Amino acid sequence: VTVKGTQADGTPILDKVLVNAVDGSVVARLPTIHTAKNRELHDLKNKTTLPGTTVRTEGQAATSDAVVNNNYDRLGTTYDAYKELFNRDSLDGSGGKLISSVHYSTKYNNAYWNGTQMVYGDGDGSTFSNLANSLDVTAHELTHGVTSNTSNLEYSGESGGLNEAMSDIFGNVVEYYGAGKVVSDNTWKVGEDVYTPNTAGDALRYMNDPAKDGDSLDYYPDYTSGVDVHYSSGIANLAFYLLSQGGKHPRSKTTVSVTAIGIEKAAQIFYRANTQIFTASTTFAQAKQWTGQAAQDLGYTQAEISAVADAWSAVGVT
Ligand SMILES: O=C(O)[C@H](CCc1ccccc1)CC1(C(=O)N[C@@H](Cc2c[nH]c3ccccc23)C(=O)O)CCCC1
Ligand SMILES: [Zn+2]
Repeated sequence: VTVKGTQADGTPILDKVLVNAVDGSVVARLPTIHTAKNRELHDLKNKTTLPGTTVRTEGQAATSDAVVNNNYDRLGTTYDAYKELFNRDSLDGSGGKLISSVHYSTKYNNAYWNGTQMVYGDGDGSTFSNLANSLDVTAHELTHGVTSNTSNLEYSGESGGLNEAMSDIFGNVVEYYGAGKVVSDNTWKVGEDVYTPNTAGDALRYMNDPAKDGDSLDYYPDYTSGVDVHYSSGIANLAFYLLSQGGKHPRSKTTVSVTAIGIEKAAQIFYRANTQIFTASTTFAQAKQWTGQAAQDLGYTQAEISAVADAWSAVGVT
C-alpha cells in the first residue's frame, strides 16, 4: 500500500496492489482513487447544444453509462499525471473544473476543446470507436486547456503546429503515466485505442514516424504556412520522440544522431518551455532555443542540453 496523495477532505489516497509473495509479481491492482477534485461530466444525448445534462460530478458514484464512467476515469488519470509529474493543479494551476460533454451529435468522428470544455463524439464504429474512452485523446484535449492558460500558442502557422504537438506530446506522456510509467509502441501512437477499431496496430498519428499517416510533416524545410496544424505538429512530435528515445530521423531526412534522455526528462523540458517560456507566436526555431533554455533552467547536464538541440536539428530546425 502506498500513499498517493490526499483527497479533498484531507484523507490519504492509497494505491493498493496485491503482490505474489514468491516472485513479487503484481497479481491485482485495486481501483485507484484519483486525486482530482473538479470533474464535471455532461451527456449530450446525441444533441449538440453544450454542455448537455450533468450526469456525474466529482465524487459521485459510477453511472450506468460506461462512456461517462470511462471519461471520468481518463480525466482523473490526466489530473493525477499533471499533478504528480509537474505539480500542476488542473488546467489553470488552481484546481479549475474539468468539464466534459460526451455523446456529441451522431456518429461524430472527432473530439475537441472549445476554449472552455472538452466535447467527445461517439465515432461511427468504423473510423473511430467512442473517443471519450481514449486516455491520450482525453489528455490531448485537456492539454489544449493547459496551453491556452499558459503559452497560449496561436492555433495557426508554426505556433499552431507547436500547439498541436504539445497536445499530442502530453497526451502520450499521460498515457505513459497511466500505463504505470512504462514506454511501449503505444506511447508514440496518437488515438490508437479508438482509431479504426477493426484495424489492429494503426493510429491517427505516429510521433516516432509522423509521415506514416500519409499527411504529417517530419522535416521543417517541408513546412509551409498552408499545412494543417495537425500535420505540422509532426516536426515537434518527432523531435520529442528522438529526444526521449534517441536515434536518427526515421526517413533519413538528416543524419543527426540524438542521444536519448528519457521520456520524463524530455517531458519536464517541454512542460517548462510551454508553461514558462513560450509566447503565443513561438516559431519552431524559437522552440528549439527555448526548450534548450528550459533544459538549462532545470539544471540538466551539458550533454542533455545538447541532445535537445540535436533533436531539433534532426528534424531540420537548424
Ligand atoms: O483537438 C484536436 O486537435 C482535434 C479537434 C478537431 C476539431 C476542431 C474544431 C472543431 C471540431 C473538431 C481533435 C483530434 C484530431 O487530431 N483531429 C484531427 C484528425 C481527425 C479526427 N477525426 C477526423 C475526421 C475528419 C477529418 C480529420 C479528423 C482533425 O480534426 O483534423 C485530436 C486527437 C484526436 C481528435
Ligand atoms: Zn489538438
